[in-house]
Amino acid sequence: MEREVQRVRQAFLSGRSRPLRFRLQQLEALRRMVQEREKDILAAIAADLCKSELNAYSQEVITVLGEIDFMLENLPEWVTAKPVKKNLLTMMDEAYIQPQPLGVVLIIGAWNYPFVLIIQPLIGAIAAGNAVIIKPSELSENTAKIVAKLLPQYLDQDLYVVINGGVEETTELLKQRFDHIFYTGNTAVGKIVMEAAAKHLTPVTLELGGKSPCYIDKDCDLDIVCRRITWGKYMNCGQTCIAPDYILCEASLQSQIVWKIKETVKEFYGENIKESPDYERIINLRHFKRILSLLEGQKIALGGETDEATRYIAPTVLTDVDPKTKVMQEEIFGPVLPIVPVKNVDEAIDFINEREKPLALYVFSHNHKLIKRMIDETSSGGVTGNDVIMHFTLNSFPFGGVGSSGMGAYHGKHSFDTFSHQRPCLLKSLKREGANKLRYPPNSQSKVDWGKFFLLRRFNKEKLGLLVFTFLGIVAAVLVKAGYY
Ligand SMILES: NC(=O)c1ccc[n+]([C@@H]2O[C@H](COP(=O)([O-])OP(=O)(O)OC[C@H]3O[C@@H](n4cnc5c(N)ncnc54)[C@H](O)[C@@H]3O)[C@@H](O)[C@H]2O)c1
Ligand SMILES: CCCCCCCCCCCCCCCCCC=O
Repeated sequence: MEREVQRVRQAFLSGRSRPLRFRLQQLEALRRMVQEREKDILAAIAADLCKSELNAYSQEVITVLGEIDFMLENLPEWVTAKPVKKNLLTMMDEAYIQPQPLGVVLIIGAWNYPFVLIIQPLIGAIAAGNAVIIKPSELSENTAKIVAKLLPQYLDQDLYVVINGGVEETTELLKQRFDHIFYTGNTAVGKIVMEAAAKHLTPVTLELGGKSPCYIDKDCDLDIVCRRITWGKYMNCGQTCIAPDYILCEASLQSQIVWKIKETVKEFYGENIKESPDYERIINLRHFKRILSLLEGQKIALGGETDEATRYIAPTVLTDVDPKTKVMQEEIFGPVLPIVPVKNVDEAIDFINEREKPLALYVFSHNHKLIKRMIDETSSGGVTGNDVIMHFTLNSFPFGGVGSSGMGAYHGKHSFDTFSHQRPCLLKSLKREGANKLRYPPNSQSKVDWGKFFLLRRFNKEKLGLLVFTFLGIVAAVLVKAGYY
């Protein structure tokens, strides 16, 4: 493992990942890989999650292709140095911020969207000029294998390396020194990753999970609300980090919500859900059993049917759920939707704020002010009003959690920034030493006063030009008076 990381570091130190032209070439090669090997990639995702290839394409491949195009279009502008505002003491100097690669980045992926969750951060890391080691999830083994097979056929083999394995291999990898670790997965392992990173003072991005609430106001169109929630909750069999985890609403709305979700489930998946190509299965038996245990003692208003042999769990809704029960204590990550009655929006806001900060928050209402209030008075990684999931699709948004749902963010320019160091560069001349003498010892009250004038006074733009001209004259006069010349 150590030798492999060293090999990638040597490749980074060769400097070839840095030029813009190289980064663009690699991103184009990655796009070619996705386009030319689309069938293999879709087949692997489909095998891992019992997912139709059409769904694999629209949930994972579209995002990846969109992200690559966005990078190719904007990268030339992002890599350029950006001049910054100067103060009176640096007025004659060159001052700019130069984004630079961090070095060797480790990307650890999760199984639930096994392709996009490793390739989207990879796009950002390449765009920022880094070398990358990718560790896909061992639970989505088909995707892990195809990525390990294809990437070396299209990308620089020393700079971008896939290492497959489970806990043992990841633990070994985490002992190595990286310049950034980008982890997607559950919060408990997030803590392990952060602890390992701390040994080398390596910065981390943690894309974690949590229970994302969904508040339904009585002033809304329940047909549309329930269609959107049904789509986001049961997509990928509920195994989506930003799926609405539970509903908060007035008790009187529950029966209508259940009825409308039931109708929508029929519309989406037909009378026999097991036969639907659009309904996936639970990733493994451990998760299947974990989700079943969340149903114990609950009032099942819809669904509840299961089949262990195929790890099938029907789209399920629970009503009158007690917040103290197990289903409300952990992220569900399955097709089970509890409804927790609350009296009003105030109680919903309190309910959300009494718990860990979620990765996503959803609020449905015709009342725009209520939506704004919910946003202002709560915290979450991201928010969508009157829909679910869709904020993920906008690459101008930073995607990430807050508090226990994660730290740092990515997508689009945010990925580029995550994998870059914003290096401040100040280039002075060896001339004009007279003005610089003001800051050298011995200090004096008049020097401090001039320092305050140059650094603390605020000038409007019109006066600034005039001041710059007078600046050098004044400094010269002061220095003459102080006996420097
Ligand atoms: N914020 C996001 O973008 C996002 C996206 C997807 C999933 N998630 C969250 O991830 C969770 C589901 O993923 P998961 O954790 O089951 O995925 P997982 O089991 O695939 O684990 C994630 C990664 O951690 C590694 N890992 C597991 N145990 C480890 C250990 N002890 N030490 C070191 N590495 C270890 C795995 O090898 C894997 O690569 C949910 O909480 C979900 O909300 C978040
Ligand atoms: C028929 C084509 C429709 C086009 C696609 C519509 C948008 C699809 C959005 C899918 C988003 C997938 C969410 C992935 C979340 C991954 C992170 C958490 O697990």
